[in-house]
Amino acid sequence: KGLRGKEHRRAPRIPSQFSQEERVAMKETLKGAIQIPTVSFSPEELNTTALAEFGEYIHKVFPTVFKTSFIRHEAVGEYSHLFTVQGSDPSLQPYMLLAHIDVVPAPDEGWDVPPFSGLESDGFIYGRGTLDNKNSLMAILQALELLLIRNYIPRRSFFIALGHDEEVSGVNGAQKISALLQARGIQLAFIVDEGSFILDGFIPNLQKPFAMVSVSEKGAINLMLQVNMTPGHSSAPPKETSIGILAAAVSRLEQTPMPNMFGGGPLKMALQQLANEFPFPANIVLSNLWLFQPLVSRLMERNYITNALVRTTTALTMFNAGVKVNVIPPVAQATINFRIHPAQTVQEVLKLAKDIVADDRIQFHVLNAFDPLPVSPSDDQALGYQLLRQTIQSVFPEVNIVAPGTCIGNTDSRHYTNLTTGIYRFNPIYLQPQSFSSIHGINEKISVQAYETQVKFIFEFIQNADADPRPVPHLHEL
Ligand SMILES: CCCCCCCC/C=C\CCCCCCCC(=O)N[C@@H](CC(N)=O)C(=O)O
Ligand SMILES: [Zn+2]
Ligand SMILES: [Zn+2]
Repeated sequence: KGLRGKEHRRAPRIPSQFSQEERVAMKETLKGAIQIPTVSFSPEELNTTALAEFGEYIHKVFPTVFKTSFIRHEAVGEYSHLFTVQGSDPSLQPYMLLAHIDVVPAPDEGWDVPPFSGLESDGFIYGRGTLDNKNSLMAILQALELLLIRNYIPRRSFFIALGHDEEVSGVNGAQKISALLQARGIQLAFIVDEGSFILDGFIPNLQKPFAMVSVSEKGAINLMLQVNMTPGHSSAPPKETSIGILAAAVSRLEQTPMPNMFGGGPLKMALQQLANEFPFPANIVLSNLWLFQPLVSRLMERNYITNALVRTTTALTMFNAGVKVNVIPPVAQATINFRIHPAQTVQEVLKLAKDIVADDRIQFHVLNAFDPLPVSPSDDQALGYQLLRQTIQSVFPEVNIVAPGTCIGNTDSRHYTNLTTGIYRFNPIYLQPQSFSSIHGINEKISVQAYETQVKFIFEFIQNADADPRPVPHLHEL
């Protein structure tokens, strides 16, 4: 099973061992990246000063990457970066590694240390971007820098694309890089981006962590609902106001969840793969989903994270109305963020939402929307998936299961479906529910050891992508 082929490599393998000096330097370099507040507030409001500074910073801390003759660097959309690493064997199809420079805002409140301090405490580096996603960005460039210093010459060409506006759509970064590569006629073997982790403690009764490689991601709709009513004096209010009508409508949406779509796709596959990791009777239940599917789908709804995997979610995120305390407001607006389950489409969700609202006075404005992303292959012949599996196996030998999944958030990789059918979202990091809450939340942090392991992972991954295909045994066969 696995990728079959001749077992011979062209270049000697470079061990993924780093000196004490290199290890200190790599964590200090990450801290420096965290200290640059590359915050995206909205598509129109980015911290461009910080983004420009970040460009200068990576030049300074990764000098070998920038001076190597077979690496071309281009700035795209002003602040995004595209690196083309020309491999020595043009017969091998290139791949691409993605990460993003921007971060979501982080007000100081609630943090143990200021969010842009990059302070180290108890073996952890704190700060916005330590998990999302400067860790990946810095680890990719750091691993490449270290390989180049060791005179490594890649066989397979690859690209590194670093978007600057991922948190607010990716239209000026990832989308432009994608168009540029398409204009150059590039087709990629696969892409690796953020979006999933080695999950630890997300499923009750599952003691051991497992690696989830997301092979798809949910779609999304930002829907604005609006009610217009005649304004007037608040001393003689009408029976219903724009605020009352809209509040009732959004409450109906919140109280009426979209249907549970458990039953197909990556999640069912993952649970079946995980079945034997559970104690009795969960192992029997998960091995016999043909019988227990209704029970499992109900259990998945109990927790807000697993609930997000089985249905289109409805999140009320903005509500605006009113201009003065004694004026009946003419307009009320609310925005709802739907994340669409892979088994549904934008049109289906809009129809369901209209039926739930069931009020002609409410106008629907779709601000932006896209369908769920196609499911990338995860079979024995899927190069990107198998390379990830092989590298997980060698860097995290204690992890028994690598399973395909669906990313509940969105990533820059969604802009690259024109270049490849193999899009994999995976961060080589252990994630617990508490660290999941810190992403876009407070006290986001990464352990120094986890960051070093991420560098090691990419250092090995690049070399694995250059090795001749070789059989990859299934982990449970070991
Ligand atoms: C049986 C399996 C249990 C699985 C539990 C799932 C735990 C979830 C783990 C990881 C999900 C982390 C998602 C991170 C990627 C999100 C990236 C992001 O923040 N994107 C933004 C901006 C955008 N590009 O649209 C977003 O709003 O989604
Ligand atoms: Zn991210
Ligand atoms: Zn994010």
